[in-house]
Amino acid sequence: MAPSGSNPLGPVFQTVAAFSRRLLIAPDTAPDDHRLRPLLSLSLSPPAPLPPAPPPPPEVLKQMDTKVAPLTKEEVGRATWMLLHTIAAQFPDEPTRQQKRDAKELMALLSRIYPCKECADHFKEVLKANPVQAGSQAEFSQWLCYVHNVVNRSLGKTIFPCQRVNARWGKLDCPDRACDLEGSNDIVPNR
Ligand SMILES: Cc1cc2nc3c(=O)[nH]c(=O)nc-3n(C[C@H](O)[C@H](O)[C@H](O)COP(=O)(O)OP(=O)(O)OC[C@H]3O[C@@H](n4cnc5c(N)ncnc54)[C@H](O)[C@@H]3O)c2cc1C
Repeated sequence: MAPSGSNPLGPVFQTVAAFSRRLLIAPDTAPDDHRLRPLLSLSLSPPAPLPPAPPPPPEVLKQMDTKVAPLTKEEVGRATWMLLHTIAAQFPDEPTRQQKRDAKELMALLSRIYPCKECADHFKEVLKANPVQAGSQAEFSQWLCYVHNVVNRSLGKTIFPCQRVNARWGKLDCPDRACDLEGSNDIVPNR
């Protein structure tokens, strides 16, 4: 217990003052005091360089080796068909008017900005001869299969059997149908 009349925090202050002195930070020390310079230079010097990073593991190196760009016409085509057939597989059984419009708009946009002019021009002709049918999931995926076959035929590729389109491009593997579009497969009045 501190004697009465003296500051009860006195011992604490004394300990802090002693500690400060040991660190050469006396209360009356000017900022440019020579005793502080080693400490200041310590805090202002640039950080030590990091040690070199270890080499990436072989599986990452293999991925880095694979070509990512520029893509070929074939690669873009495969990726685009994959997206389109997946959109069709996930298309609602009972699409809203907006969803039907979106499907048509998507195809029209593709025929204008597809990143291969010759393909886009050809697809425009394909769409003119085969207007988008998107009244239901089944109708849209069958229509897409048909127009994909039109493109296949023009390129001398094998014709895909459209009765197998659901087996090839099924709905996404999402637990609890979490990937379904909002209100997608409920019977809802057209908006
Ligand atoms: C809109 C569009 C227009 C194109 N136009 C041209 C063009 O004018 N000239 C050109 O050189 N390339 C064009 N391409 C690219 C071309 O269609 C192919 O994508 C590319 O040649 C690669 O072919 P692929 O043999 O790997 O299979 P892709 O035709 O890309 O098909 C990918 C996969 O889809 C499946 N599949 C094939 N046919 C069907 C079908 N009918 N229904 C459902 N699934 C099917 C198969 O499993 C196949 O492996 C176009 C692509 C798109 C998206």
